[in-house]
Amino acid sequence: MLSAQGLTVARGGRLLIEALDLAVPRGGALLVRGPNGAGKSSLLRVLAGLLPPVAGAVTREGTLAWMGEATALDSERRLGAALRFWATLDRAAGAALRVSAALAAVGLDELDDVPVRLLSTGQRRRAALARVVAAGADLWLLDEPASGLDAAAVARLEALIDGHRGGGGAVVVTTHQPLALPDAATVTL
Ligand SMILES: Nc1ncnc2c1ncn2[C@@H]1O[C@H](COP(=O)(O)OP(=O)(O)OP(=O)(O)O)[C@@H](O)[C@H]1O
Repeated sequence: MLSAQGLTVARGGRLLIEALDLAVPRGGALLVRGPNGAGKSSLLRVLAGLLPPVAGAVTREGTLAWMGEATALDSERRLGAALRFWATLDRAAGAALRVSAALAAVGLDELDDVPVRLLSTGQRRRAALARVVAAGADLWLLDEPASGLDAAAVARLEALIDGHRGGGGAVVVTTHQPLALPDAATVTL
């Protein structure tokens, strides 16, 4: 579903990644690890097509959902409405149902009516994950999705990724924390 050959990535004139090859098949997962500043987020941006590599090429199949550092939801809207806005843009049919299911999957269903700006740090992270889930995309690119999550939320994240892979989806995850993703490949920068 995703592959890259000979990826060389630089940022601000500094070489971060040199001649990296990777492949993530349907049902696959790739964990990207490395210390602060190693280039994990930059690699994810290159894989998403948001940042051009210095050399090499990325090939993607299917639709893409991106979870970056920002929650990427309108802070003044209520959580459910903010999610439905994006879910409708992603795919109008069944958007409300997809959002309800996604909120339940991240354990935020009771906060549907709460403005996004009032969510706690971990709840915002879960809301961003709900946005990815509700998009119904094939390939998930998740930048530090476990950051700020409590143990129960990390377990939900792992289960969501499992379910996505089980349905033929694929995922690339940057993380500093241990994440139980069976048979995941790892790239350490
Ligand atoms: N827009 C930019 N312009 C110039 N340099 C940048 C830019 N964005 C990031 N960098 C630099 O690129 C390097 C890699 O950053 P990146 O965010 O990819 O690292 P990371 O591995 O995700 O780090 P962390 O674990 O702290 O999230 C850092 O040295 C950072 O300062």
